[in-house]
Amino acid sequence: MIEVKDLTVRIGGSTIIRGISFKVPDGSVFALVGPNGAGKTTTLKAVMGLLRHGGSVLLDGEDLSALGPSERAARGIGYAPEDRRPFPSPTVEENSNLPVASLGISRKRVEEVLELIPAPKGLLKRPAYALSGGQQKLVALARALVVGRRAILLDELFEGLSPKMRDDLSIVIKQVVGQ
Ligand SMILES: Nc1ncnc2c1ncn2[C@@H]1O[C@H](COP(=O)(O)OP(=O)(O)OP(=O)(O)O)[C@@H](O)[C@H]1O
Repeated sequence: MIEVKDLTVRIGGSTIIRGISFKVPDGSVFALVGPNGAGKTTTLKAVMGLLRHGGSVLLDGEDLSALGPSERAARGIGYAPEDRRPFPSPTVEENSNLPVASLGISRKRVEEVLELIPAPKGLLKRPAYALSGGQQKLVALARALVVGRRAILLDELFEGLSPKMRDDLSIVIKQVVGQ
């Protein structure tokens, strides 16, 4: 379970997030909904440790608040940012395998994820820069799923994807959550 307690984020002297709290139990999908500029992306970045924050972020009771993003990733939190594209030069396969070396994740996990997301599998040998925007988004999702064994943070997952792909990915997310 992820528990966010009294989260506060200040950027450049402005308070962007002021004391929000929520819990995301295991096996559930939790959506942050709000108007443009409400602070959804900022909240996800803070939970991932990409922004300094007040309050606390707990994963199964462990306080992660003092940890940076790589340490939170190592604990099994995956993140697909809104604006993140895959690393451009490596192939899709190399992009998907990156966490294997840096976070000690098994290749089996990568293969399982690529089985779930059909599109990147057919593109494995292509350099990531040669993909469409939607395909790049899928590769970023694949990386988030590889890393996110305990929690997955998805920012605007469906943006730029076809209706069919949105439907397919909704099924994938339900499968992953049900595991
Ligand atoms: N680096 C920054 N410096 C200053 N202000 C920022 C910075 N990043 C975000 N903000 C401000 O923080 C607020 C929240 O932004 P955020 O991107 O979290 O909103 P959001 O809910 O994800 O919006 P959207 O739905 O438009 O993507 C906005 O008012 C934005 O202008």
